[in-house]
Amino acid sequence: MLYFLPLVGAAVVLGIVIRRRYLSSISDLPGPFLASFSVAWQLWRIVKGDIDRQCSKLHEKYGPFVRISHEEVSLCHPDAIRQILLNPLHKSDWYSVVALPDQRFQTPMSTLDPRTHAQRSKNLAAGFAMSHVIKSEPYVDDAIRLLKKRLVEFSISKSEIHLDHWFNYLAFDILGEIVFSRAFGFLEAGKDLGGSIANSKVLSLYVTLAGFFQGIHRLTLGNPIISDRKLMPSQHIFDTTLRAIDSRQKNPQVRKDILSLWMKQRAENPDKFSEKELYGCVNMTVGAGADTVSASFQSFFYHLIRSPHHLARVRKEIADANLIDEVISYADATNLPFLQACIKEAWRMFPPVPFALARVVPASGLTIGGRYFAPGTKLSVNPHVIHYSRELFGEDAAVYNPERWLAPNVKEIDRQFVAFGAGFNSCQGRNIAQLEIYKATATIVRDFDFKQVDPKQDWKYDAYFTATPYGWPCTVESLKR
Ligand code: HEM
Repeated sequence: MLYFLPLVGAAVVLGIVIRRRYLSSISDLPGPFLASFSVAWQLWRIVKGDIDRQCSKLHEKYGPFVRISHEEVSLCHPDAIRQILLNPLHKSDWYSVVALPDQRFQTPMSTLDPRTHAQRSKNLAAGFAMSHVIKSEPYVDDAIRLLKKRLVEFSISKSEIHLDHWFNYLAFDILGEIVFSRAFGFLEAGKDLGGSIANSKVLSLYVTLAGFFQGIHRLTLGNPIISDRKLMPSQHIFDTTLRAIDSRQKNPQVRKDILSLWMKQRAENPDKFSEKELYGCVNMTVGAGADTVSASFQSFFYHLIRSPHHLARVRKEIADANLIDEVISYADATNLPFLQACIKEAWRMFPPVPFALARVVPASGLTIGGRYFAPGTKLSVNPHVIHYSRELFGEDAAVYNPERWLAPNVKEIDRQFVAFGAGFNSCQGRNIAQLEIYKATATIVRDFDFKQVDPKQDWKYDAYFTATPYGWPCTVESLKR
């Protein structure tokens, strides 16, 4: 009898493969062979770190609809953003994994249902509002000043600098200040404390893969028994955030940072905002706001180094505006249209979230570009795919050209810009990102010149849910007279 078990197992697997490959409502759509009956193609490309570029290639070959797993279709179509991201659809179950360290720590990002998402987001809205974020500007200035000091030291010693490290330190320290009035101390120490930044890359790969295996994740690293033993990567970050919340609870008379607003919200609505949720949201914010910002800084400088006439133009714009403050203010930086265009183009060329933002087709079905999608199908938009589409951004989509953001058709292309996602699930930290990125890029590009040690060397990066470049060492020269 036991003899037959493997045969029965094989027959069941074969049945599933045949049903998925030939009898699904998306069986007619083109895509990699493995994707026609499993998630294996996605997993393989995530491990290889090139899912963004591979998806773009598939769209170049096959057109607007590509089947990237037995249940998911990637879209590159003019209506994709409006119909998928701007529509209040359920998010795919992959997002549940971002409740970290485990499912008790729910956040808007880990919430699939649009109504619950809206309610959870309401708890956070006051903290993320620009009117509040801008109050942290003096503390952002302190961090930028400290980075400038370090860059001057590198300029004097003429030693190699890895900007991925330093921009990550800057992003983390600024986040610490804005969220709970305490920098993590990376810039001061000049090193990756507790291996947190190195570990956050491991965490990013783990989370991206674990999203496809939620059951196993919940039984292992995402299990409260395990997570309470603090075995997750990036434990220094979790510990620092937990300590900051604990010490704040003992001493509420501190600066009005994001945490203080969220704690007030929780005190007024304890049934709608649990303590675990508060912890989860602080973790989410720190997790979402460092790599992405570091990637943005890197993209800004990497592309400008390779485009000297644009670099000269942005410096001239700053010089003409006579901005002489040690750290350029947010208000001044927003009044520099060419700087803004360079930042936006840096985001277009390198969206820090180069992963499928996946939603689920509702019970009514969905028709996009004349194609009907059945209820339950996962439809996704990958910012990298959209930004590199020649149909959406023109024939020069693969070319760095900040001037496209000053051209007459800017409104049209802006509708396709999805570095921050779009709609009600879009990035809630955009104001924070803009505050730090506008100020720091304006100040650093004015005061320092970077040169790649090997100008021909391309940067490297691994595309998980987020991606942060590395491997392009530079030298730095201080331009301060
Ligand atoms: C340039 C830097 C950044 C980029 C490009 C970026 C991009 C994104 C993207 C694409 C999403 C996902 C949207 C989706 O799932 O559909 C997202 C979500 C999110 N980001 Fe950012 N982000 C950046 C910086 C930040 C910062 C600095 C913070 C906080 C301090 C932050 C907090 C969040 C949060 C809380 C969410 C979840 C939103 C939700 O599901 O409601 N992000 N971000």
